[in-house]
Amino acid sequence: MRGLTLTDGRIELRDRDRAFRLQVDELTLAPGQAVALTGASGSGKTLLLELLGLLRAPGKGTVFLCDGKNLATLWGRGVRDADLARMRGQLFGFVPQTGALMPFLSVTENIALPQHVTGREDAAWCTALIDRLGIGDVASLMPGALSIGQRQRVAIARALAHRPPFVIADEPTAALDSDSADVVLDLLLAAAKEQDSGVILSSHDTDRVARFGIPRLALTTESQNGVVTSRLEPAPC
Ligand SMILES: Nc1ncnc2c1ncn2[C@@H]1O[C@H](COP(=O)(O)OP(=O)(O)OP(=O)(O)O)[C@@H](O)[C@H]1O
Repeated sequence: MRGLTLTDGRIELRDRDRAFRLQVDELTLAPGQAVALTGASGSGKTLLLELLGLLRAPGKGTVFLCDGKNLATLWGRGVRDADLARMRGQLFGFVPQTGALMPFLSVTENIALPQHVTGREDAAWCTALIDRLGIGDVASLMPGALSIGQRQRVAIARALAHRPPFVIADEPTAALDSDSADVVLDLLLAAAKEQDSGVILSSHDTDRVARFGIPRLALTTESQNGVVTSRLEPAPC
């Protein structure tokens, strides 16, 4: 698996009296590499992660290359939802802001779920991740019995369980106190690196991103005549 390259990425949203344009000239992510997206609230970080994670149709002109295929053309060809979901599962693991675990499955079952969905069964790897993320003592519990920090560790293990080439993490530490945020981010980056998964995460916390030495790309917005335009630019570490 080579990397992901998004070129001329566009999303346009419009309602009665406002419009939002996201413009990404180029963004690349290699397996094993980590990149952080920063930007003010409403600058489009989640939108961009949705575009990269095949959760949102890109605008016209977007080129989104993965292993020589332009994924942006899938939408134009009216790809079936089931095929898109399969491709999404093969390529990505997702860490949402607050875990979003299945409440009726145990920790171990939650972690194994993406392996079942993608047909990449590997119970030994689930056990290794549980161990690596320090959640062995809660492995048989249901998510409702866990602290927020424990749930985020489970979400990280779940995102990595099927060894996806890329992990997409939307504010993975926003719900945590500072010490837990450091621990969880460290675990995410180390576990992803170990299996050569690229990580793209969004964060408000530029200090933490810098402290971890994660290359940063910033979304900056400009407003004109009711149109907000947000552009992605490299930012100093
Ligand atoms: N239908 C719409 N028309 C115009 N603008 C829209 C529409 N829907 C959403 N938006 C704008 O698109 C942007 C979406 O941003 P997004 O949620 O990706 O930001 P974010 O950087 O993730 O924010 P946060 O840090 O608060 O989570 C917001 O500025 C929102 O106001």
